[in-house]
Amino acid sequence: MNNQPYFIIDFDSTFTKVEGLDELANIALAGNANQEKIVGEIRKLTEMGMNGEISFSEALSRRIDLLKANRSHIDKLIDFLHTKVSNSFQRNEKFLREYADNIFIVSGGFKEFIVPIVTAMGLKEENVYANDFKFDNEGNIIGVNEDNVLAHEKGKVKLLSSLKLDGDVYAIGDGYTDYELRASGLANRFYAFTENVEREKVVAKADHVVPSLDEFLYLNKLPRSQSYPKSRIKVLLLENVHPVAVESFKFEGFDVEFHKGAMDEDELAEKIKGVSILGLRSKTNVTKKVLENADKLMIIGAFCIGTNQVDLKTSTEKGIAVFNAPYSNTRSVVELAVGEMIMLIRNVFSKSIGMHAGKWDKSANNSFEVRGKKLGLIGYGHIGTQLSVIGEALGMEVYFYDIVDKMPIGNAKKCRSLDEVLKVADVVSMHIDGRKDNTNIFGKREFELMKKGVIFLNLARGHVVDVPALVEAIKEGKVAGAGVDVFPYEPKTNNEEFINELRGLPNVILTPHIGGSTEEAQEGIGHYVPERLLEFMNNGSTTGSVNFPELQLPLLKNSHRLLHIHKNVPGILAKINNIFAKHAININGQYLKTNEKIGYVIMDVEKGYTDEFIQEIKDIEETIKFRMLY
Ligand SMILES: NC(=O)C1=CN([C@@H]2O[C@H](COP(=O)(O)OP(=O)(O)OC[C@H]3O[C@@H](n4cnc5c(N)ncnc54)[C@H](O)[C@@H]3O)[C@@H](O)[C@H]2O)C=CC1
Ligand SMILES: O=C(O)CCC(=O)C(=O)O
Repeated sequence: MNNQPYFIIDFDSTFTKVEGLDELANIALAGNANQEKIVGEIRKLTEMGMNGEISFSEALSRRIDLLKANRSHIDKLIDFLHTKVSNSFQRNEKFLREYADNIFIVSGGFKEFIVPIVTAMGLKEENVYANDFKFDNEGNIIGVNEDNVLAHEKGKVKLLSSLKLDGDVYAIGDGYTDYELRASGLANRFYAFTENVEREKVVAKADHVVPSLDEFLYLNKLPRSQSYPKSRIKVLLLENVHPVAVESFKFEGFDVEFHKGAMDEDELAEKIKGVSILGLRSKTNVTKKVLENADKLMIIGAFCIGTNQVDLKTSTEKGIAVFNAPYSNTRSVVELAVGEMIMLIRNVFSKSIGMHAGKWDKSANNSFEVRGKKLGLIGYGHIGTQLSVIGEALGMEVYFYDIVDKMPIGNAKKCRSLDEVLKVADVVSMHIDGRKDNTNIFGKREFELMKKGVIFLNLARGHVVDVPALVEAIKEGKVAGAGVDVFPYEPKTNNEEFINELRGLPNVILTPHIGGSTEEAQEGIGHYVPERLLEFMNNGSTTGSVNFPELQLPLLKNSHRLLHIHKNVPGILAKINNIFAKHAININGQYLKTNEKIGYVIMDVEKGYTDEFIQEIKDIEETIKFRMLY
């Protein structure tokens, strides 16, 4: 390719995520009692060679001696390596194919497994420079072809020198031997590739550190799959969201920071600077103060149902889209409520505590079945309705109250007021959302209205119940048993003590806000939320957003997509269209949706627009946020 630089790309841990020889050892030694030990030694030698701590040739020959592999193992390795091509190389296969003439794989690895992998991605076999194995008659690997310059000290430098490339040469790799190409003067620049491994010694020598191939292509203005490299976009994930979520963001190449615990306001207000995507669960409050510092924030993903922990008003005003997972953990909450209801009405929990203290109390006193009892549901949404169905299946009579007129499921009876439910129910279960208006809606008066000996469950939100009033009702015997999963104040991490007046009361099941914490629910949420966030990032779609107008957009094809978020006042679309007309820009597609606060307009256009045009769109007074995708 004329006037384009040459790209010298390393294979192991750069083109692929793994070191080929290490993996070959793993395959060859499968079932060997010393597998772990030998593979460990091989990995150590690989690392020492990569860091320049021992010579490359020494590292290579010592590893081959340990290997004990044959041709059939290489075939298995090839199958495995096809699945281990680095994510950003997979994303940019088009670039690899288009620039194949200028791309050389120069590796201390082995052609036998490198050629099938890189040619499958469009590279040329004749541009692969790597070692070759020596085999015996049975196909066992017995050594390295010593005639190959790459089997020796400074092999890559000697090889590159022999290629006599005329023009700029950029070396990309994760190892010290890749840097040596630059040190020798044969390469103009060395890019330390850190998507898979980051070696301090190598990074220190680099002209640029590239966390992905996208970053390399962006720096060099080359065609790429990501208009703006995702490695430059920071994702902050809090509260131990499921590993599949972390993986989804990493797979796309984002710069991901993960924390097990929640953060308090001051900590988050600092940490949020520079973050574009924030993921959290129920314990991190995204307050106005946090949002004021959120200079780059585009999306908040609540990996749960409730979004009361997020200041939605300010988020919307700042053009930050908020998403949640409205369904994935509902069944888990329902199952916990059912279990608790049975344990409490039967007095099992207290009996179990007694047994642990050596007390044998075989009696039926104050132990009841749920069958035939009246289940009162406050809030008849996703959770309330599921519990209604299961309650009926257990033989309970279901009564519910919801502020919205809801259709009863099965034989459930709709009540016209909260009081109506409270007066009849043997079990009262709260499933309302945590909006501000619901603060302390359950207090002294509500407990007084209930039947004596009622079972009370709160798996909704801590602040909806006045805890001292509940404590009093339990002590007075009005409430015979309670299951509480949520509290007005909840510890931020597992290391913080739980302090609450409900501690120590009889027949009270306390759980640490785990209604939605099952493997199934968390994995479901871990898939669901990143999918919504990535749809918004990559395509602009807002399906499932709790504060943005919902737009499901077609995939972007052969166009550039401009996304404009503005205050919802009359005349903005006209202003935008006037700018298009002034610059004579053809619109391939335009989508607009508004809510009471903001308007969200998307325009797909041809590539031929000027910076001036973009600036004019951004300069529209009511613009809140502007973004481009291509
Ligand atoms: N403990 C845990 O781990 C979990 C707790 N939750 C909590 O459960 C809540 C309910 O979840 P879903 O059923 O999925 O939500 P949902 O939004 O489907 O249902 C909530 C229902 O409550 C009703 N409602 C709100 N305020 C009310 C009031 N004052 N009186 C009567 N009805 C009222 C709403 O109209 C709605 O129908 C969530 O908002 C969340 O706070 C959800 C999942 C897990
Ligand atoms: O899993 C969590 O941290 C919170 C669950 C919850 O309360 C919700 O989904 O609203």
